[in-house]
Amino acid sequence: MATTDAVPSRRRPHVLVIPLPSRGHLLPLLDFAHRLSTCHSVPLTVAATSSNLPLLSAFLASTPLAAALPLELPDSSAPDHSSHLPPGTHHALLAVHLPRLREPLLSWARSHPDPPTIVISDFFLGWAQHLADDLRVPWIVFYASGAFAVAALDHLWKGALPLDPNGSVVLDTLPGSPAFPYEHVPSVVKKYVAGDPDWEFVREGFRLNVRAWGAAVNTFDEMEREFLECLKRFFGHGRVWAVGPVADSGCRGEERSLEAEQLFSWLDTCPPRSVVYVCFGSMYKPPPAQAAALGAALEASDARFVWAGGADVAVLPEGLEGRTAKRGRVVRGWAPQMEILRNAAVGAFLTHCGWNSTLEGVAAGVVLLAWPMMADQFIDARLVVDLHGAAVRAAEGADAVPDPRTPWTLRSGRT
Ligand SMILES: O=c1ccn([C@@H]2O[C@H](COP(=O)(O)OP(=O)(O)O[C@H]3O[C@H](CO)[C@@H](O)[C@H](O)[C@H]3O)[C@@H](O)[C@H]2O)c(=O)[nH]1
Repeated sequence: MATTDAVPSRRRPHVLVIPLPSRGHLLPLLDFAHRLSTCHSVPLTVAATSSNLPLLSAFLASTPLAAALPLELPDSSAPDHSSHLPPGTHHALLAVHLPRLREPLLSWARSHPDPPTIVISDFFLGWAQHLADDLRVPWIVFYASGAFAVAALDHLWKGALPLDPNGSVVLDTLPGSPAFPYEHVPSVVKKYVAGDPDWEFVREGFRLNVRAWGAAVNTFDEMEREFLECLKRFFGHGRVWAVGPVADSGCRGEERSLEAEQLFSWLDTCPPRSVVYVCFGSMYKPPPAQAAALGAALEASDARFVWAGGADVAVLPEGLEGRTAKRGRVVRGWAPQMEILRNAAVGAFLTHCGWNSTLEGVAAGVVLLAWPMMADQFIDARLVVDLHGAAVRAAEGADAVPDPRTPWTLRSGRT
């Protein structure tokens, strides 16, 4: 039975959640699962390999009806977290190894007294359709990216690939027929290699997504109404739900470390809206020249700032903290981003426009200073800068090294 034909069953509800083990994908899916479980009293089970179990602890502690299902990949050398991927590898390729969890998942489901009645998976895991078919239950694909980006990806995967690196693309099946230079096309499409088994698997996964019974998109109508309608047209059914922003669900357990306590004490001394928060998401590591330019720009400005290194603190410029101690703070490691954004002292957010950060910044009501780097980020920036006027462009491109003397206004020469 194809998943699109499966209908929700009358058995006791039980949701099987399958995340992509990359924070920008895993966190919003857990936020969504937490809401489902706490608002609708739905029991759920989250599949996770052992190296990802620690990422579930706050979620499990705050979600009474949730359980983790620990699994192991048969090949222990296969990467099962984005930090295990060789440098430069697109995190979509994490998905390549995860279908090996299908058999263990089936065995678990078949021996469970209340087997899953629905499967919800990340949108890089199109193979979940085969699992849902085996279990004869519906499959809902969860999109951690916005509807504009999802529609763009659908358009691009359906078209002729690879794209011409010297050309541009016109997304003429989307509202307004937006055009993007090649450099701004999502990297998952640009990195695709025709005939390469791993990349064909990724492309096939996106094709399977279209056949899911339902689609839950981390967005909201006022932000992306026309693109949500476009997705309904693309998918051929109306089961496309705007379920966001999901990030304030309260299951991330952003416990305050001593460092965080000191940060918030300092923020409390700052005038309202006077601080710029800088963070480029969970994965992007600014190369040294870029980090140095940004550090110099922050030093040269009069702005108060908080710079969170996210995944990699090593890139932050040497000595910056000491030289800007009166008006700047550097966060080593993982920052409590949502709490920082919601602090009254924060007025602007220099962001790479990862979709979670974009939504979190919009929800907090701060001005977004957009510096898209890769992936769907140029599309997200187009949405918030040009379609909503909720952001200004600060810089563009992972290879941009703006002149620190004229911060926030430069673009890379490649656009
Ligand atoms: O120190 C940090 C750094 C990040 N975050 C959180 O981590 C998430 C980061 O997500 P996002 O802003 O989307 O950035 P990425 O981690 O880069 O996300 C990847 O996945 C997203 C969803 O598909 C895409 O939109 C991005 O382009 C892609 O890079 C957000 O919820 C942040 O609040 C923290 O809490 N503390």
